[in-house]
Amino acid sequence: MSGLSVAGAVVTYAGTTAVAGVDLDVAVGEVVALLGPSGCGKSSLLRAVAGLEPLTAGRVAWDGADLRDVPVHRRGFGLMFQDGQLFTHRDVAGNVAYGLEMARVPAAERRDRVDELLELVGLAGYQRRPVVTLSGGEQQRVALARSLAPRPRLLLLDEPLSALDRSLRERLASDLHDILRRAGTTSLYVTHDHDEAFTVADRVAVMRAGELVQVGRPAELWAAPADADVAAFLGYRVVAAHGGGRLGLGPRALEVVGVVAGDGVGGESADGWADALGGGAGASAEAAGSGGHGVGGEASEGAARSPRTPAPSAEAPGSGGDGDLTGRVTAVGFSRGRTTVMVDLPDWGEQRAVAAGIAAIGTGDLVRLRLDPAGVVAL
Ligand SMILES: Nc1ncnc2c1ncn2[C@@H]1O[C@H](COP(=O)(O)OP(=O)(O)OP(=O)(O)O)[C@@H](O)[C@H]1O
Repeated sequence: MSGLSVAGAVVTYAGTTAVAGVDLDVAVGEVVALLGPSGCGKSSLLRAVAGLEPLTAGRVAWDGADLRDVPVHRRGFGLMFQDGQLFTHRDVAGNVAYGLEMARVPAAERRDRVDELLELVGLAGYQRRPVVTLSGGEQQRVALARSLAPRPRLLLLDEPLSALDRSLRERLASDLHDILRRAGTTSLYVTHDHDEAFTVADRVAVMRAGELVQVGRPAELWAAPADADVAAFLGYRVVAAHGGGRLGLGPRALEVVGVVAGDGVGGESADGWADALGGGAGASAEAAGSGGHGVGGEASEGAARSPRTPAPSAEAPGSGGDGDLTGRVTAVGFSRGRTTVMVDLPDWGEQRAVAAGIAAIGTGDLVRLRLDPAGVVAL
C-alpha cells in the first residue's frame, strides 16, 4: 500500500483508551477527514500518526514502512493546528520560509517557493507584512503556506478552521479543498464539523468513542449513514418510522404545502397572500379542500406541486389519508430567502420544515406538509 496506512492503532492515556483499534488508509494525493464529536479521539489518532503520541498497539506505516522508530521530524509530515502558531517576530515570508531554512534550502530557491505558496493561498504580495497585522483567516492561510512549503508527503491538519467565524470557515474550507488538490498534498484532516469535512475531503472517516464507525465519500455517507447516531451527527433529525425502524429527516425533507387553518399570528394576511399569488395558489387551496390557502414561492412552487402528491405514507406516522402530514406551527423564521418553520407533528414532535419563498405562515397555524422521499433516509 502506498501512502499512509494505520492498522489496529490504539492510544491510551493512564488507563483511558482514546483510540481503540483504528484501521485507516490514505492514498497518495487523497484528502481524508476524521470527523467526530469532541473527545472521540480524533486528535489522539492524528498525533499518533505524527509521532507525537506513542501507540499502545498497532502500527502506522508510510509506503508500507513501519514508522515506529522514526521520530516526528523525520517522518516528512507537516502539521497545522487550530491556532496557526505563527512566529510573531517574523513577517509573512519569514514564517512561510521557516521549514525551508531548517532544510537548508538556498535563499533564492526559498524566495521563489515562498512567492509560489503565497500565490497558492491567495496572499500574493503579503511577503513583508508583520503577521500580527493579519486577520485570523489570513493568519491561517500563512500557517497553511508554511506547512506546505517543505512539500510534506502527508499534511496533518487538526481543526485548522475552528477558531474562525462561520462565513470565513465556509469560505476557507472551500479554498482549502482547492489548495490541497492543486498542491497534490496527501492530507488527514481532523474536524468536528460535518459541512467542513464534506467540503474539504475526498473521503470522510466518522469516529465515535475511539473507533471508526463509517468511512466513505461524502455523498455515500449522506445517502446511507451507518446508523442513527451517524445520521444525527451528519445533520439528520432521527424520528420513528411507521411500523418500526427509524428515519433520518434531512434539512429539506419536510416542505409546507398549505395552511389548513390560518388562525395563527404573524406573516401577512392569509387571504392577501392567496390573492397576491393569483390562480396558482387558488388552485392549491382548492385542491387542499380545506378552505386553507397554498403557500408558495415567487412562481408558486408549492402550488405547482400538487398538494396531493403521494408522500411515503407508509413511513409517515401522523399522516393524513392522502399521505400528507399535518402539524401546528410553533415558530417561523426567514433565512437565505426561504421561510423556515418549526412544526409540532403528532408522532415526531417539533420538526423543521421549509416553505418556498416568503409565505404567510404564523405561529399557531395548522399546516400541511409533504415529506420529500429524496430528503429522507431509512435507518
Ligand atoms: N494528554 C492526555 N492525557 C489524558 N487524557 C487525554 C489526553 N489527551 C486526550 N485525552 C483524552 O482522550 C480522549 C480523546 O481525546 P482527543 O483530544 O483525542 O479527542 P478529540 O476527538 O480530538 O476531541 P476534541 O475535538 O475535543 O479535541 C478524551 O477523553 C480526552 O480527555
